[in-house]
Amino acid sequence: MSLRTELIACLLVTSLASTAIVGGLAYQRLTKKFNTLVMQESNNNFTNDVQQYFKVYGSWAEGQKQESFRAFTERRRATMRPDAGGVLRPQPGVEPGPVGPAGPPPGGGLQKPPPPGTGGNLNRPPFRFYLFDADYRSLFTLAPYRPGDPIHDEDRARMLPIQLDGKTIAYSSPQGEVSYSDLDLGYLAAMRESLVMGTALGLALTLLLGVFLGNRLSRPLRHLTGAVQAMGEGALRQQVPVESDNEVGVLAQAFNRMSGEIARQYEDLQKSHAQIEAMATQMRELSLRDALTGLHNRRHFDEQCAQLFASSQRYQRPFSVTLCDIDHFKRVNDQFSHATGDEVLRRIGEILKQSMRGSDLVARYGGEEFVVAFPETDLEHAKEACEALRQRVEAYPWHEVHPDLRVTISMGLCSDTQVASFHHMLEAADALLYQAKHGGRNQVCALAAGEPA
Ligand SMILES: Nc1nc2c(ncn2[C@@H]2O[C@H](COP(=O)(O)OP(=O)(O)OP(=O)(O)O)[C@@H](O)[C@H]2O)c(=O)[nH]1
Repeated sequence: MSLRTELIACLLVTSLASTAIVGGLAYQRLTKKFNTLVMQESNNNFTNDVQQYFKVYGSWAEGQKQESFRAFTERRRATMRPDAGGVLRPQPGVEPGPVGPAGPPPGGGLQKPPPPGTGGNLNRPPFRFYLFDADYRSLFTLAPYRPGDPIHDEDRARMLPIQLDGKTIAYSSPQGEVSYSDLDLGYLAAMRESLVMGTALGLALTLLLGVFLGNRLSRPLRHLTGAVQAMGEGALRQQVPVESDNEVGVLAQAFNRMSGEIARQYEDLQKSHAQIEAMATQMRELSLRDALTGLHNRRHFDEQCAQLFASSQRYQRPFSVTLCDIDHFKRVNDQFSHATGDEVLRRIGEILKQSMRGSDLVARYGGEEFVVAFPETDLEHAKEACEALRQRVEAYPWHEVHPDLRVTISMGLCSDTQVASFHHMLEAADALLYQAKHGGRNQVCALAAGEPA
């Protein structure tokens, strides 16, 4: 169930429960109050009737001789008029006087409704009253009493005195449940309808409030949920709208800050990662290079040359390897300085880079020794390349380094791939290099496939 539905359901239940409790209590209390007012009014009317009866006839016994109490009350009511509230009130100066003799009232203390058309609260069904004289003897026939019966002790306490000119002339007490007139029933029905309408209106308002609050609460939460899911899928920089400054708004603001911070830290991390990658690549590259000349080193050459050799063997392609050594390099160091020797090594490296093709593999193999592997190159073409290199070194303007400096190189070249590994080719090239040195240096000695080394 969605949060919004839960909220609406909770509000509706709360509203219904509170309306039922408040409305029920109000209806109960209003009905009780209404009953009390009806009772009081009936009692007042009855008391007035008794007082008037005593006033006109002097005593109950005298009255009974002239006119029944019931006949008297009917006559009296006929002279009354409804006030602004519809209640019958005696008219000043028109209270009824005595009439001829009549028997006792047949219905005991039965208070009959006023004549039709008088309206007001007196127009209700009969309501019975006990009536006792000043000595607590019953004046009516009303169960369990008959006229003249003494009052029971348990009834005495609830009797209300009726006084005339400061003297208690009788005691009375209402009996039975209140029965409502049409007017009363109309009032109560209007009250019930008002309560039902109030409840319905309250529920409708609650429903509207629930939808409004539900939307207000669930919309930012939906935004937050979507943003968190998007973050989980990798889109770390998320911003949700801040629609209020309440707790949800504060949460949205905090989320935006947190998302921005996480995204920033992640970007920094990525930058660092890229930097580390670049440094690692650089270090890997450096580990494969000779620091002095910038050429590849022996380790790299051996790895790459093994692949080139295997490939040439597999596809029966020509492949050559040459070892190249600076002539009398010890003398260069000794005669001109070690720094001059280093400079010579650097410049030989430059000459090698410029002279060889991009596909050739060039490396510094040891102290003053260099090596070149020529893929797809037979002895003839490799020898041409070596010879060109030798001449270039010889012709190089070494006087720029030192006026007396002369540098030459000797080379041993092997193109025999019918051996077990490239190491054997290098050994053969080394042997040829040895030959070149002993043959007077500054020369290329080569060995073709099949020739004895
Ligand atoms: N300046 C310098 N000298 C180096 C370096 N590596 C090796 N050498 C020197 O190169 C010299 C090689 O000398 P030898 O092996 O005797 O050979 P050579 O003097 O070149 O004589 P041949 O090879 O017979 O022509 C040694 O004196 C080494 O100290 C280096 O990186 N820098």
